Amino acid sequence: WPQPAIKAQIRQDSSQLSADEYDYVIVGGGTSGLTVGDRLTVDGKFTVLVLEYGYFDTSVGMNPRRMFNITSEPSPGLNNRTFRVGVGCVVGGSSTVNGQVFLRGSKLEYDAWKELSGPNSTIRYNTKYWSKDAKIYATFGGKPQPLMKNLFSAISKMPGMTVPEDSGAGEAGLYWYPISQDNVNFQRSSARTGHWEGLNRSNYEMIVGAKPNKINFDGDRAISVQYISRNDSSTPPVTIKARKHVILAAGSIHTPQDLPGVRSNFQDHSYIPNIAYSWGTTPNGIFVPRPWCSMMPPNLAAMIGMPVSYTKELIEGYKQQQHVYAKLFRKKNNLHPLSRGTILPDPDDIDKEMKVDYRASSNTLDTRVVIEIIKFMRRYMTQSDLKIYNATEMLPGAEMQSDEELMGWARGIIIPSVYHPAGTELGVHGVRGLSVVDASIMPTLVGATTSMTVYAIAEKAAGMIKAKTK
Ligand SMILES: Cc1cc2nc3c(=O)[nH]c(=O)nc-3n(C[C@H](O)[C@H](O)[C@H](O)COP(=O)(O)OP(=O)(O)OC[C@H]3O[C@@H](n4cnc5c(N)ncnc54)[C@H](O)[C@@H]3O)c2cc1C
Repeated sequence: WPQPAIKAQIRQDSSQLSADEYDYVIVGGGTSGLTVGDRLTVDGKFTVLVLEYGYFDTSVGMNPRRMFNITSEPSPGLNNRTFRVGVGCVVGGSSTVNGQVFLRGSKLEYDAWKELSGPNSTIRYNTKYWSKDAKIYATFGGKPQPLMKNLFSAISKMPGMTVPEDSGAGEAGLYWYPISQDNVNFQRSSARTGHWEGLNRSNYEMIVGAKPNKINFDGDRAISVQYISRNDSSTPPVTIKARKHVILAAGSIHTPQDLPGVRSNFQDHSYIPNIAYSWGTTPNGIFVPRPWCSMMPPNLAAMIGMPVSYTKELIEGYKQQQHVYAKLFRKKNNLHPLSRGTILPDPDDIDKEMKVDYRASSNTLDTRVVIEIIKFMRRYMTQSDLKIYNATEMLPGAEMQSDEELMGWARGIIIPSVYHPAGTELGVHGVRGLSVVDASIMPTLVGATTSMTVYAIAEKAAGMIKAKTK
């Protein structure tokens, strides 16, 4: 684990830039942007400038100066509640503020995209799934609480549950998951630590506090990016030429600001913050729900409830996704929201923050899945090996039995985002010299946390861009 030495080239304003023309210009210095920037500069042949809206900040956690300040549109499917939209606004992006749960999606999910276009002896894992020369590290967070063994064992015996040998095996089910940190100092491993710090490359520069507001084209080819200072709109706009390629990596919420085509197909994972039980007999240990479990599939057909802004073509695309979901749901992986939202600019002021409309639970099937999860928890707490602890259900409460009662309760409590915004129409068709490399390109959200998939997308994208622009 190399000690971070901050040698990469951070610039505070345009007067410090070494040129006004680079081979590649990357908009967004987050998870995907820094991964691609690192890969494009490694052999010293090409120059890269990253335009990052946030600042360099090594503090920890989701403090406000490292986060965008966005409130969602009201969600009619969730009693018109509004929500804070969590997105990192800092060098390293969301990988520096995220929860570090480090999971890949399943093989089936990645195959579906093609169709659409400190170890502990309790923890089972297999190193064959993990690369030894990666720049982003994964390790287990520490010794599991004794009770965790019981919880794991009890849930693994639930009907239909599968237990892959490793979270990296690409299979749905129950497994111990690692977190994104190194296994020597147990420090967060992020795009900043892995793909920026410690790189001593004069061909890799970043300007912070930059607000890109225009991509310029020569015919159908992207040739430059214009930006202004984030804090001082009185300074004149600066235009940076991209000799080879412009790369958009501002994340699912902000890449759409630059590309109208990617404002639809918006998805995130919803969750219920608290299903609560009180133990009758207190087990020896503390309840810390650590293992990840992709829940059982109710085998349901989907209904359409799409945003009014969606064109016929977008609805057609969604129908294709439904065919894919129909297959996935039969194969034990149901962390796939069917509701679709939008990310649209403020109609009165394009420079204002984007309007984030989750439209969570607008497709009733998403709420029905939540109800299945409540029922699963009931069986788990009262019928599995845990039944000896005589748990009493506190939330939603045993008096709520009918699906309608549970649905009403769930609509008042579901949070529409577990910070996994994704989705786009892959809409850069007919344009040359421009690529999107961030979480927005996932056509359907993986049934897992998203950072590992974003790193993978960025690695693949860097290879493709290199090959294309040789
Ligand atoms: C609070 C939180 C918790 C999470 N928990 C987990 C977890 O436990 N496990 C997991 O795997 N994933 C988690 N995620 C999700 C995961 O971190 C993201 O999916 C992933 O990091 C997104 O990568 P990205 O490159 O698409 O965007 P980001 O990493 O967000 O990068 C986008 C970058 O672009 C910058 N930017 C934005 N707009 C502009 C603009 N107009 N101009 C220039 N720059 C701009 C941003 O400041 C940011 O640096 C979490 C995310 C958050 C926010």
